[in-house]
Amino acid sequence: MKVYALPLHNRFRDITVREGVLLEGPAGWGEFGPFADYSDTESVPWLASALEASEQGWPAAVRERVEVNTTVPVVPPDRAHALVRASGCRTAKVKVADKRSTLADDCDRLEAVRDALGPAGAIRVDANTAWDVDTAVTALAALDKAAGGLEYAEQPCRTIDELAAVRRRVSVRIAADESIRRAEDPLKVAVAGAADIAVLKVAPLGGVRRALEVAEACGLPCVVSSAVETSVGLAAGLALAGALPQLDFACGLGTMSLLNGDVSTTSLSPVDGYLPVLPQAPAPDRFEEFAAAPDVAESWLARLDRVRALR
Ligand SMILES: O=C(O)CCC(=O)C1=CC=C[C@@H](O)[C@@H]1C(=O)O
Ligand SMILES: [Mg+2]
Repeated sequence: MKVYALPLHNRFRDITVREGVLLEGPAGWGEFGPFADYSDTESVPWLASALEASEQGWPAAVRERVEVNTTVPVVPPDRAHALVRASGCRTAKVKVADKRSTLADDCDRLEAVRDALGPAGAIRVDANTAWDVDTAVTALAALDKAAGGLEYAEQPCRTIDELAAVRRRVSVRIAADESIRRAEDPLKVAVAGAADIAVLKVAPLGGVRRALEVAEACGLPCVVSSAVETSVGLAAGLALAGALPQLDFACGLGTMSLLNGDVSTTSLSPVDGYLPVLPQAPAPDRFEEFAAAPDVAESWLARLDRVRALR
């Protein structure tokens, strides 16, 4: 087992360093990297996903490559413009409603992203549950205008009822993310008519096979999104995107651009907006450069043992 610590270029999801555990088994490598705010119980599916990759392998893919979006953190407009231009992607997902930025800042960032993408590009936003219903309705009108049209808005509010209420009042499609990956019942959001799109993250859902079951049962168009893993974990997201019968949107798997390095020389950075679907994760042959400090490694291995005991 290898514990890595990889710096990010910019703060994202309140972290500046991404950490996790790489596990090797007969089927290859898997990644266990639940975010710090995931309890041991909530981390069980993350371990199941890592073990599916390392012990079992993934189901067969139905496509060889996946179109991906680039992901724009809370950065100034000029930085956002440069990131999108450098990505080669035709779709960008922009983080908004962060406590460090105002609605005006978010609009400025979206205008810069539109300028970088051009009129044919697609722009989506992610508010990560930040708004109440009225604030979401007001903000989405402004952001839709600033972006020159939004493809969708991800998790504008926290609860399913709030998502449904916003969806009734705005023309922008609503995508559910936290309402799926942190839900007791990931299907509830679809049943409630609270979303147009389901965002699937393979690790918190328990692996590719479990995520495919959720996709089939929820009956919504799906977007696979990463948990900002290294290329080891990202390969599992690509395996899910590769195996979905239908894939109508670019996937949020372009997140290597957020990390300042990778544990593998086979680094999954998009080329012309696409990533390959790999039969198994790349080996972490660059791990030593990003080995976590002994105290960090010890803490992760203790967490892994606690989560293993809950399985
Ligand atoms: O979907 C993407 O474009 C990239 C992944 C991404 O946005 C996220 C990854 C992990 C947690 C969150 O910060 C965020 C999300 O909410 O989707
Ligand atoms: Mg999200």
